Amino acid sequence: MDIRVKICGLTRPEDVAAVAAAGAQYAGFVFFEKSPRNVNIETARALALEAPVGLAKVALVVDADDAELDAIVGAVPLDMLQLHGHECPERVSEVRARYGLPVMKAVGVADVEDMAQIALYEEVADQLLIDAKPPKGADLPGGNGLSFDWRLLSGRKYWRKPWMLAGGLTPQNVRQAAQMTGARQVDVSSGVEAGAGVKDARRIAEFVAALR
Ligand SMILES: O=C(O)c1ccccc1NCC(=O)[C@H](O)[C@H](O)COP(=O)(O)O
Repeated sequence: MDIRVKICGLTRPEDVAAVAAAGAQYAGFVFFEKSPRNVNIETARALALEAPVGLAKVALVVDADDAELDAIVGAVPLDMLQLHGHECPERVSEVRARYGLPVMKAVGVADVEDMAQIALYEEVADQLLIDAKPPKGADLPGGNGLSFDWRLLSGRKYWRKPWMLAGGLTPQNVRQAAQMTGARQVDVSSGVEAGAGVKDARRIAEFVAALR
């Protein structure tokens, strides 16, 4: 299996080292105050500068305005922006044009009705992140360690744009998830943590190894 991996919610230099050593392709930094994985701009910049060439650095924001994005993009060397809020398709286009960075739009899926959103965002985003929809009233729009019914994606091996599967993935289930959905890219946060917001190097290595 040749599947690209994003490890999201890195907060420490040793996390970046573990992600690189495991052979993952993307490192995600969360800018969302309520998250246990939240990093400020200085920390994100320092972490991004630690990343070796070839490890793509992704900034995750939630309904960020231009001022917030200007500050992040101006300080942190990045390869991609991940929009994980209620950004409409027009906003996705605006962000792409303003920063000249590839944009990945997260789409939450719980049932078949949610699939229509994917077609909408495929028109404007460079990549899609197909994630579990957060439970009603959840503090976090992502990173909840919940999966959705992967059968919703089976038979849909390809959209026109590259996409990642996310939501409740672990070293134990990621291989099956990729097989069932046809995902060529996967994203994980909680499933490689030792506790809330604390990444575990062994689990990161196991997660990536499960796909090789
Ligand atoms: O991870 C967070 O804390 C977070 C906070 C706010 C918005 C999005 C967030 N995470 C998004 C991700 O890309 C996660 O990796 C994705 O939802 C999968 O998370 P998990 O189910 O915990 O593996």
